[in-house]
Amino acid sequence: MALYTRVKESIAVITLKNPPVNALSTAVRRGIVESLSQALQDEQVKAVVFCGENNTFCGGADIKEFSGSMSGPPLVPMIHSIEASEKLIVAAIEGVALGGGLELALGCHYRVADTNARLGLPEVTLGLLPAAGGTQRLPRLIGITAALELITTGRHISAKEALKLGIVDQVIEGNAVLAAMALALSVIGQPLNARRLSLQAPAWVPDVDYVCEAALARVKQRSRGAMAPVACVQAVRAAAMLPYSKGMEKERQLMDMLFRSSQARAMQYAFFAQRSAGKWSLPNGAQWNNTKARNVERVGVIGLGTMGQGIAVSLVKAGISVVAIEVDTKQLELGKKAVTAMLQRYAQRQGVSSPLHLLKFTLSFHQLRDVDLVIEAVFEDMNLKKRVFSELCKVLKENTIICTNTSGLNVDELAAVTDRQHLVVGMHFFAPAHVMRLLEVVYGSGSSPEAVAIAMALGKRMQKVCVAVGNCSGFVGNRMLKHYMDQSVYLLEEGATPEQVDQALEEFGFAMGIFKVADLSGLDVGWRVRKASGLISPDIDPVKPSRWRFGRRYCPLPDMLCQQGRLGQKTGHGWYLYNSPGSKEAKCDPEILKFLEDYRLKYGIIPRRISSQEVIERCVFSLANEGLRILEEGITAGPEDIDIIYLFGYGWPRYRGGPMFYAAQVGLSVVLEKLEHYHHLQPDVPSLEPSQLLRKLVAEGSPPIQQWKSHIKNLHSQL
Ligand SMILES: CC(C)(COP(=O)(O)OP(=O)(O)OC[C@H]1O[C@@H](n2cnc3c(N)ncnc32)[C@H](O)[C@@H]1OP(=O)(O)O)[C@@H](O)C(=O)NCCC(=O)NCCSC(=O)/C=C/CCCCCCCCCCCCC(=O)O
Repeated sequence: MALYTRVKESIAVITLKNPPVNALSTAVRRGIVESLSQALQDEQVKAVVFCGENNTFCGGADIKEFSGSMSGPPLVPMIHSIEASEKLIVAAIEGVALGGGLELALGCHYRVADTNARLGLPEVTLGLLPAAGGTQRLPRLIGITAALELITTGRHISAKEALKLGIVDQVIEGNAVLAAMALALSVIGQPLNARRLSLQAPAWVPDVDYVCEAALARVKQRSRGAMAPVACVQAVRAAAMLPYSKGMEKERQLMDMLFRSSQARAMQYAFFAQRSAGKWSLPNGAQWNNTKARNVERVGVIGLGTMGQGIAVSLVKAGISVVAIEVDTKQLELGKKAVTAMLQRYAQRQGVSSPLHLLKFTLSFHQLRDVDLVIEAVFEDMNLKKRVFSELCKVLKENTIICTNTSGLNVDELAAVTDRQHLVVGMHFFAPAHVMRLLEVVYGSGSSPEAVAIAMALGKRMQKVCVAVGNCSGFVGNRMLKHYMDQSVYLLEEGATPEQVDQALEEFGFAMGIFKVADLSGLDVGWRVRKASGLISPDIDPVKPSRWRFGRRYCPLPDMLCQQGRLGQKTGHGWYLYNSPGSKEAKCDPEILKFLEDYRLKYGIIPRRISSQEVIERCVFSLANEGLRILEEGITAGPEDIDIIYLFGYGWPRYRGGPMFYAAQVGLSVVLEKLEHYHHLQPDVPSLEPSQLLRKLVAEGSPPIQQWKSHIKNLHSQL
């Protein structure tokens, strides 16, 4: 709703009230229309100030309403009547003015913002465009180039930047509502037409076509296959080329096309999934709102390799003191140099003072005696990690939390060597740890809810998107990835090339195809894991290695590449060829094509043509099937957690929601049918066997993804 108040003699204040972010729900829009009409009818009122309750102007349209039938006063005419008002209207922006919230403010004649306010038009991140006049008013206010940048990225900007761009008229420290009233009193009586953005001439630039084409190329490269950024460019272009009313028509047409699109639904699902992942819960009933996390101020980081460096940088950026440890002076100096350089670059970019005083580098474990939490980031080797954990227990305070940064080792086995199994959790960061947003917080069978709460809270402070997951081999992300990777190499055996598979995956929307990712990470990473798990052993024929291991289909191609020293980008060749070791541009390698031909000949495989559809079905559905098994086993609390892991850690296209959302969107019965088909063709690939949960969900009529949790609960109670 909206609250109407008369203050001073001549000013009315309309306060948006819809906690927590005063989203423009039906009730709020109704309240605005009624309050505005009241203000316009009251002869004593000469000016109106719009503000939001609890120092929050407005977080935009109510996204929850988008999935229903939209009712109540529409935003466009409502903002129009604000702009057309004969009485002066000022927006007092505190907290946030986002999406429809900023569009409402753009309809006002003046805008005052508090110094801490954040403004933006993030609709593109929800698969939409600012369709309440934002694409037409903003370019008229700040010009095409700046508007294109803001609207196509959805970036939130500070009040200071908004002032510089000309979006707000004043930035004040203190009470924005009082400042808006003061501004109103100082300009009452001045003509308003110059302040009505819809009356301004289109925002002229010398070469609109060139600017828009360049923006189009940028968005297509940045968000391959996404419709909304393209529509945003088209709408802003209309602001430059057409009169306001025609521009609004274009905005509306483009919104009609986006609003019910599968991409918009996926991105709005992702918005809520991200928030739901933060509300973690454990199988024992402990959860985010019934478990207290004590504060962490000092953290030890053990190991300053690539992962340790990134973790230390993220901690310091969050204002946390770090004691960083290495085994010898040389490693310590290397780590120190890298961490220092990253933090100095960060301080320079942000224009903040360097946070280096928060860091201590040492070779001595004794320096860890008063830290609140330790993150071990040594080499991925169980015995080494066990030794580190035992040593830690000798020096740490009795309530210090011990975290292991592992990408898949057994957290329980590690916890067993400590004197505090309840304080041990996994923190699986993704490389580079100071850049990647995802953090899997892995609870073992003995981890206490408090330890999980502390790790989740610490991750959040480090600006990570944290997901609590149970302890199983590879945890969630890597466990699922294994099946996706297996299918991709089987496809090579059967006739595909690395480029063909990658192209299909990139057309699907992945930031990078699987073989490019493997080259980037280094093929030796998986090789080591396969050796450790016994899949590679000395008794395997080196000339014609078996294609079956432990009674299942196995593809030895990646091992054969490693044996040839083709480890990926770092050696200048892997699945692709690179100009030199370390260079990034992947080129098709005729040697690989020949190698694949020889391989097929050697094993008597007759190559066949493989379609992009088959690539997607086999890679993506096997990923989703494993996700369903993970849900079945209770490793995550719900499908949203899995989708968030894939969106933030594995380059899954946001406009496809995540693997679980995608499976639901394609149709669970289709996924079931395809998996049955492929499993029939590959009976020695057990992971293609449709999961029990998939069969159950299909049998129960393929409920929407939001209802899966209750079906999973029933499944557990039947087991
Ligand atoms: C920065 C934030 C605002 C706050 O961040 P933070 O403090 O970290 O808190 P959060 O955890 O993120 O959020 C707290 C809770 O608030 C909920 N929330 C937040 N924003 C919204 C919102 N806009 N709507 C609903 N709910 C919201 C959030 O889920 C949390 O809830 P809970 O505690 O977990 O339960 C941050 O939240 C943020 O960034 N929010 C989103 C801001 C945003 O993206 N705004 C833009 C929204 S879209 C918009 O404004 C569009 C405007 C123009 C649309 C015009 C509509 C016309 C429709 C026409 C359709 C025509 C086609 C019809 C065709 C047909 O019918 O077929």
